[in-house]
Amino acid sequence: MKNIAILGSTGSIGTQTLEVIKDNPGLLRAFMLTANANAYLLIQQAIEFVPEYAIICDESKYAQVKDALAHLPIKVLAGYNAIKEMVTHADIDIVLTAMVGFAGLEPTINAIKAGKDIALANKETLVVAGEMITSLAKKHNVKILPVDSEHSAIFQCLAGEEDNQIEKIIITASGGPFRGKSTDFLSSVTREQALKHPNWVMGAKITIDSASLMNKGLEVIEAKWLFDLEADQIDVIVHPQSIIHSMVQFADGSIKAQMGLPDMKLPIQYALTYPGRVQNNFKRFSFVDYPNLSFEQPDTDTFRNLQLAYEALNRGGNMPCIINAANEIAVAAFLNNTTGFLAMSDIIETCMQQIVYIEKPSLTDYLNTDKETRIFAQNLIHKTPLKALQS
Ligand SMILES: NC(=O)C1=CN([C@@H]2O[C@H](COP(=O)(O)OP(=O)(O)OC[C@H]3O[C@@H](n4cnc5c(N)ncnc54)[C@H](OP(=O)(O)O)[C@@H]3O)[C@@H](O)[C@H]2O)C=CC1
Ligand SMILES: CC(=O)[C@@H](O)[C@H](O)COP(=O)(O)O
Ligand SMILES: [Mn+2]
Repeated sequence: MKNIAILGSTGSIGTQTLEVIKDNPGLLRAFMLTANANAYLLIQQAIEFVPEYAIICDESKYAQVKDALAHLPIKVLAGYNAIKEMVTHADIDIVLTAMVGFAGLEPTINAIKAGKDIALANKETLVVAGEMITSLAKKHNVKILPVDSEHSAIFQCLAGEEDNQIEKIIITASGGPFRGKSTDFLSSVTREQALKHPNWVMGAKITIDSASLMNKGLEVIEAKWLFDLEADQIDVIVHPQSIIHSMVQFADGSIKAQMGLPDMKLPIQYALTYPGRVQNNFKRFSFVDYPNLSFEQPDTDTFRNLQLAYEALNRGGNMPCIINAANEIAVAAFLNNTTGFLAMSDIIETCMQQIVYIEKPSLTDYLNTDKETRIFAQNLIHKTPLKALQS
């Protein structure tokens, strides 16, 4: 039996992880559930799964959760620090990081230092501090098991290929809801349009990232650290059907692909049961239902974020941390209707130019860079009227 701590159990990945756990009662147990502010769902989940710990970040919701679970043998805690501390609990086997954004970084570092294997959905952790996380994982003999569908695909393609050289990987991108659209069209798109992903149902932040191709940029950086690659070994190809989840090309030119219907439960389950594969009743893919799998080059002139992410990867240091923080602020502003879709790339680019570059950042440097960039990006948004940002 593996004890799983789910950081962000109330989100898209978190709820699907609980479905996987429910399907594998003798194998997996929800040991710890955490939410940011959704007390109602956290309470429902805790009543159903009876974890050892239920943690709510928002301290004002503590009494509500505590009272609702008083009749059950569940320890209820509140605050971000409680999450950071409790991920080190001796009985946890795997920490599944399904929190969104930079907030995933510190709990993941603490979990690795405590020797916990990480099922990593929170790609921002590796984007911000990939070098630090991967070297810590090595030092503490911890596995980083990818949950992100593309990285799980690559990880699955690499099973049994440990002695073989990777020539390159090919990460697939759906292209998002605005694939093929012009800059002119993008200048007036709304949050509602951007939130309509063609293939996946996900949290709001990653859905906007998919629409702007920033998700692919973050995934390129995530792949660099997970698979120890150079930037020029990482290609992106648009594949609108999201059936091939990604590919690996080996030294002899042979390409392996991992395929399946777009359903995150499969990569979640693979990470939690790794190295085993466990039977399930997920819907199966049929080739005859998809006679036209297609591929095209990403349009990086229109969707500039992918190019900005490659640039950040090549510059290294705290630059990926800068683009991550700028992007988090830009996406939140777009979701609040206080900035336009195209302005998100302008905000990121300006932050890349203006925030102090640090070649070899420490954890404190990352925390400071994140804070500084957020303030700077927020000011940019306040200073610029929405109309100007949309033009
Ligand atoms: N959704 C998907 O299919 C995929 C997601 N990912 C990655 O997985 C991560 C989670 O994505 P997704 O599930 O879509 O996101 P959601 O927004 O659906 O869920 C986020 C979860 O994190 C919690 N949370 C949010 N902010 C904080 C915070 N500051 N501190 C503590 N907890 C917080 C939320 O709690 P509350 O509900 O209380 O707000 C919720 O439980 C992201 O990094 C994303 O990029 C990767 C691949 C696919
Ligand atoms: C499910 C998953 O892994 C997402 O990251 C997904 O890949 C987003 O789709 P895009 O290819 O549109 O970014
Ligand atoms: Mn992905």
